[in-house]
Order: sequence, then structure tokens, then C-alpha cells
Amino acid sequence: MALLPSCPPPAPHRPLERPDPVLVAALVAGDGDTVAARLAGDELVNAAALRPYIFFDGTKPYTRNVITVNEHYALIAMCWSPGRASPVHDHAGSGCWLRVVSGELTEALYSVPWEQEEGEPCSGAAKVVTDGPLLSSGEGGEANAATGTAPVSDADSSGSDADSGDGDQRVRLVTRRPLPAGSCSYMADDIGIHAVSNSSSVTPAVSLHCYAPPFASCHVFGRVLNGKGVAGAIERVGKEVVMTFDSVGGVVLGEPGGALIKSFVPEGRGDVLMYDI
Ligand SMILES: N[C@@H](CS(=O)O)C(=O)O
Ligand SMILES: [Fe+2]
Repeated sequence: MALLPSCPPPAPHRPLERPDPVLVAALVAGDGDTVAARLAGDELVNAAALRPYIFFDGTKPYTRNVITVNEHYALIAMCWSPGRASPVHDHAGSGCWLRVVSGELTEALYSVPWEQEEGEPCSGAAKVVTDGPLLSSGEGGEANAATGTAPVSDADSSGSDADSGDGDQRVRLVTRRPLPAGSCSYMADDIGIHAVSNSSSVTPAVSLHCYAPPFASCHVFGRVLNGKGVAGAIERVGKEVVMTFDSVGGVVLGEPGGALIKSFVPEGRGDVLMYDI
């Protein structure tokens, strides 16, 4: 059992925390293929190297474990609760390489009907569903987004109506694809926006993400609630959210109120545990 560590182990044992020269050189050169290959290979990324950073907080859809951040990239291990998902989100103009380490994820890719300018704030609707049905991997909501048939009428939102003169602001589901263990993917704003979910309702999943350059905030997208609390299509109602993290360099961060990182494995253990990938 790994209790809350007071400080990270010495750097020589934690190669993932040092800027990787291959990754840095590839990023500086704009060579995405080499970045992908580096993350897909086992030389840098392997279970033993990742294990110190794998923490789950069972109360969250996914736990963000920051392995390292430098001027070129951020390396983050995400631990996915069974059946849970990230909200639909962009990546703040950064490139996002993803490798599924264990379990199986599903990526839902959405197209956006507007040009995403760097640093451009999203027009805000007053009520945005960010952690409701949108986050489940169920069929209901996203099917609406795919067909664009869901009526949207938000009394508190000006200018976000799907039928407004500003044009169609709806986000549309393009595809949903499984990401089994070992698979890799790339995502960026010029491709679209996405939501990632753990495909399993019982098995945790772990993924490794490399963001280049690192970013401190992104936009999430949700369904506008109409006056009766009914969620419509996913629209450009994204609000800027600051990225949070649950551990850094293998050290679990405490939260006000003392919430501890909990593990799903083994079931029922309430103290801080690492999940063995
Ligand atoms: N981009 C997400 C994780 S995933 O859903 O791609 C994040 O940084 O939290
Ligand atoms: Fe993402």
C-alpha cells in the first residue's frame, strides 16, 4: 500500500519527469510522427515508469496525474473511473497525443462550425451542463448532437440559439471510436473537439497524454438548458475552465476539506492507494 508520499523520489529513478530529449527535439522540429512514435514505444513509456503516478479518485470522472511539465510539453497520466467521461472540450490550441495504457477508452469526436481562434473566449450561455448526461456514454444526448435535431431554447442565453441569425453554432458528433489498450491517437483543435470515456462500467482505465505546448485552461462544451431544465443540442456554450490536477510528480495533492485520492482497486479501500497497471 502506498500511502500519501511526502515528497517525490529522487529524479534518477523518475525518467518521465525529466524533459525527454527525443520528445523535445521532435516538438521543436514540429515532427508529430516522432512524438507519436516516442509515446507509442516502450522505451520511454512503460508500466514500471508510469506506476508511481497512477492514482485514482473514485469521486471524479477521471483523475489527472501530472508527471511532468516543461516549456515544451506536459505529460499527464489520466485514470478513468468506470463508465465515466470527460466533458466535450477543446485543447487550447495545443497538440494532444494519447496512449491508452490499460483498459479501454472511447473517443467521441465532434466537429465545430466555427473557426477557433487562439485565445478566443467562447460566448457564454448562462446554464451549461458539464457533468450530467453529457458525461455519460449513453446514447441519448450525443445522438441529438449528431442529428442536430434537438431544439435549443435557453431563456438565459442570448445569441446562442441554434436557429439564430448568427448561424448554426451546434457541435456535431462526427464519430465515436474505441481506443483499446495500446492504441494511440492525436487530437487538436483544427481536427475538432472531443470527449473521452471509459468504455467499461466496471474496469478502470489509464491513459497517458502529452500536451504540447502545455496549457492551463481549455473550453468545455455542454447542452444548453431551456427554461424547463431540458438539455438541448451541444452548442458553443463552452466556458473556459482552468485545468486542475490531482497529483504532481507522484505526490497526491490534498484538497481543502481533506479529500483523499481513492482507488477502485481493491474495492472498498478508503485510503490512498496506487492502482497497479
Ligand atoms: N484533454 C483532457 C483529457 S481527455 O479527455 O482528452 C484533459 O486534459 O483533461
Ligand atoms: Fe482531451
